Amino acid sequence: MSELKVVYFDLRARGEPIRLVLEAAGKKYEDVRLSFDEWPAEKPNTPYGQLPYIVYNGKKYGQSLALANFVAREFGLYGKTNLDALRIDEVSGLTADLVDSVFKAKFENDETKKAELSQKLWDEAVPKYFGFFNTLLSYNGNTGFFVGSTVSLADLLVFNLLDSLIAEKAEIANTFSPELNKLRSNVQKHPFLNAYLAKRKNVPF
Ligand SMILES: N[C@@H](CCC(=O)N[C@@H](CS)C(=O)NCC(=O)O)C(=O)O
Repeated sequence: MSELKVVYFDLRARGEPIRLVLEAAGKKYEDVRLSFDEWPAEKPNTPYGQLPYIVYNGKKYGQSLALANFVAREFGLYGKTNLDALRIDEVSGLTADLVDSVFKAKFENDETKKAELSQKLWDEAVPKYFGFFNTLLSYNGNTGFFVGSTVSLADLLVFNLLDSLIAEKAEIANTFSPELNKLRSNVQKHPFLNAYLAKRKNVPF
């Protein structure tokens, strides 16, 4: 039997898409969450000095997007065709860009720069990327799935991104389009994800 361990901080952020894929696929895994106190001692044991990493059949692998892609491919959440995979990769790239802007604004120490980054994030980047997501969802018949008619990695990445945005600014949920709300509800009503989300620990981001 294969051994699968996901190691990350006790956060959603870059680790949660991997967990969401595994939960959606109904795969058993060990959800290891390191505290910030444990981190300095654990850092040298990671493949690239950062989290998340996974241990799969005794070997360690890193880089969050590569890991999410791998588990999605391995367990059937990467669409059915090469074009589905391309669409998923597009969404993945877009999501990564926006996540990057969220964290840059969140962790900026200079107050003036932080205010500038936050304003650009909420007034420009978020509406622009929501527009991209809405367009892509319309290409798949406004089903609330980016590809096909079941949850894929793309839906889970955007679901997690929307959670991160809500954590920073709850009112942003009022600007979600019907298509984005449909995506959220598709994820929330998936039987395995529904059970996971109901018991998931509430962490800050
Ligand atoms: N490109 C990497 C970035 C990983 C990353 O920035 N990890 C952060 C947590 S989200 C981390 O390990 N920070 C602690 C450190 O760098 O010491 C990935 O996507 O996995």
